[in-house]
Amino acid sequence: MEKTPSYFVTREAPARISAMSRDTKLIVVVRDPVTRVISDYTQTLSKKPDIPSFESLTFKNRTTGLIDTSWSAIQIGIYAKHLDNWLQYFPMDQILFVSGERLISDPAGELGRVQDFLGLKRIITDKHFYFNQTKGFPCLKKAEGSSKPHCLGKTKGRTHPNINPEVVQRLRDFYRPFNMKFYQMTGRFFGWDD
Ligand SMILES: Nc1ncnc2c1ncn2[C@@H]1O[C@H](COP(=O)(O)OS(=O)(=O)O)[C@@H](OP(=O)(O)O)[C@H]1O
Repeated sequence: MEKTPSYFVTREAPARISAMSRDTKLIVVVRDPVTRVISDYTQTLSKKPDIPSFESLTFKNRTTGLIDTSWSAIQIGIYAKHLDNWLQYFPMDQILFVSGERLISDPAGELGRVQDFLGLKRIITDKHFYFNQTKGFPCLKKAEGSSKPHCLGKTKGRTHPNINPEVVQRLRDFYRPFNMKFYQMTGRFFGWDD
C-alpha cells in the first residue's frame, strides 16, 4: 500500500501506476471541494502566516467574481476532471471514493465500504471507534499494538478561518457543475450542493 493525496491530481500518475500494475485498487478520500479549499488554505497558512488573504487567492477578478483556477487549491477540487484522467487507465470498479464527511460522521460505515472493496472481512466496525468530544472527531478506542485510545494529530482537524459567506457562495456555484458530473461518474451522491 502506498498513499499520498497528490497522486489523484498528478497528470502522469495513472499511466505510471497502470504500467506498474493494471490491477491496482485505488482509494480516494474526497470532501466538499469548498471546505477542501479552505482546509488547504488553513494548512498553508499554518506554515506560512504571511500568505495573501483567502479572497485574494480565490479570485482572478473580485468585481466579476471570476475564480482563479490556476490556484492549485482550487484545481484540486475539480474532481471530475481528475477522475477523467484516471479513467483513461483504470475502470471505475477499481476506484473507490470514500466520503470525507461520512468518514467523520460514520467512520465504521465508510470503512465497511473500504473493506468490501478490498475483498476483506469486515473486521473494523463501530466497536473500534468512539467520538472524542475534545477533538471533535471520531478516534480509535485502541491504537494498533496498544491498549490506549488514539486520535489523529493536531494537524488533522484544524479550526478554519471565517470566510465571507459571499465568497463561499461563489465557490459553491463554481464547483456545482463539476460536482454534478462527479456524482454521475461515480454513481454516488456526495451531497455537497445545497
Ligand atoms: N477522525 C478524524 N480526526 C481528525 N481529522 C479527521 C478525521 N476524519 C477526517 N478528518 C479530516 O481529515 C482532514 C485532514 O486530512 P488531510 O488529508 O487534509 O491532512 S493532510 O493534508 O495529510 O495533512 C481534516 O481536515 P481539517 O478539518 O480541514 O483539518 C479533518 O476534517
